[in-house]
Amino acid sequence: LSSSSPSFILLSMMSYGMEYPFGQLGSAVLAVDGCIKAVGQADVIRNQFSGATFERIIDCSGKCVLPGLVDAHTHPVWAGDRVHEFAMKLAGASYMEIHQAGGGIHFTVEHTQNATEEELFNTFKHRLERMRNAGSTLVECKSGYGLNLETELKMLRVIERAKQSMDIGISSTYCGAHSVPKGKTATEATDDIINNHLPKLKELKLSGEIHVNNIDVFCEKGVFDLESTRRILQAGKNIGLQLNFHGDELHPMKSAELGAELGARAVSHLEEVSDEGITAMARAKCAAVLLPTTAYMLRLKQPQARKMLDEGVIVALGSDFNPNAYCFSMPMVMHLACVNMKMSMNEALAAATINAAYVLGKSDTHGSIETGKQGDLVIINSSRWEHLIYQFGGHEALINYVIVKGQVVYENERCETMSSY
Ligand SMILES: N=CN[C@@H](CCC(=O)O)C(=O)O
Ligand SMILES: [Zn+2]
Repeated sequence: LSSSSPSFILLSMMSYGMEYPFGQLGSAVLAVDGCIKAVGQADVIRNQFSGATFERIIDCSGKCVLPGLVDAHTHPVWAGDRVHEFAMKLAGASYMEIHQAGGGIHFTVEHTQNATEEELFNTFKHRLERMRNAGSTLVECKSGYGLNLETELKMLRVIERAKQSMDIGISSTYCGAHSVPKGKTATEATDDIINNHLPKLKELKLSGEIHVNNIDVFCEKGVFDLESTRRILQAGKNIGLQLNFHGDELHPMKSAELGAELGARAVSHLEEVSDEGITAMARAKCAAVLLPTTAYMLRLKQPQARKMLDEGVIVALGSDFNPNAYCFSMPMVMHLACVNMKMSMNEALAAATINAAYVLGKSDTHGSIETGKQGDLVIINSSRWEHLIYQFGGHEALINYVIVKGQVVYENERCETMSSY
């Protein structure tokens, strides 16, 4: 340590879980390289760093420090909202009825194809800021409202630009198989993806222009069937992408079984998963990404979170932010998971941090407060961390600081006064 160079942020904090091993009062030290330099009992840390100069000291007495939240499933790049469809759904139209009539994803695709890259970036940036202010420090972001190669690449460039310039972590997902484009059959669309889209992604990765992390397919009756899904995912795996796809949402498709067979990192939705699918996912360590906003919004049956947890499936959570389910907030997602899916608050927090990091292949560096991991933290203005879940929609007044890579990226000055009401 050099006492002349202020290199650290020191957090004096309360524990965030009953299991916290250091007693009641702890401290964390974040280094300039963005990593957690030390975490532990406050007096031990004080002795260890007695000669150090800190760039900033945040007194967290009376507050809780939690790991930054990880959102494992979002569709945040698009133009054209669908508030009119929300009204149609409230009046009784189903998601698939709207989709088959040319609305839904098709509506968003048309608007996204017509939008400029700059327009898409500006709205995306704003959405990421709202996610970050709600505590998300690492977010999975999908393409999928382009469908044709040109617009899919436009979306992926927008995501890449945010990766380079925004103070929030991003894991990017190519989702060109989000819907079958108008004028094509599913087989034609599958061939186009395998023969044209994926080779282009490989080329752009090699040239360093776009680094995509994951590949996704909407495996659903009337969209991509199991065989097309298998072909696309296998081709994605062959170019080094992690498999992470939509399955068993509206109809049982045996998507979970396919995910386990192909070594997928995760399958999302799973409202209609089979018992065999749950067993296969547990065995293959293929995570379930549950999306409580979608089941709520579309009044679907709830995925069997309890059965998955009891059988040892790694359960993660995502906001599924998209024009159908317009929710940025992982604290609200955790609340819905607890109430509607019967998860405990501890399970919901693990699902929105370390397990979601696992889904993105980042649990070695993200998702918990441990020495050597990235310094991504959320500080709330309450001495009990459970308030972040309990106060439904209350996170705006509760979240005091969001820290990404050891830097304060959001500071909520109104927090102190507001949270006492
Ligand atoms: N189900 C497919 N994809 C999205 C919805 C996308 C949309 O309707 O625009 C989802 O995960 O909920
Ligand atoms: Zn989705």
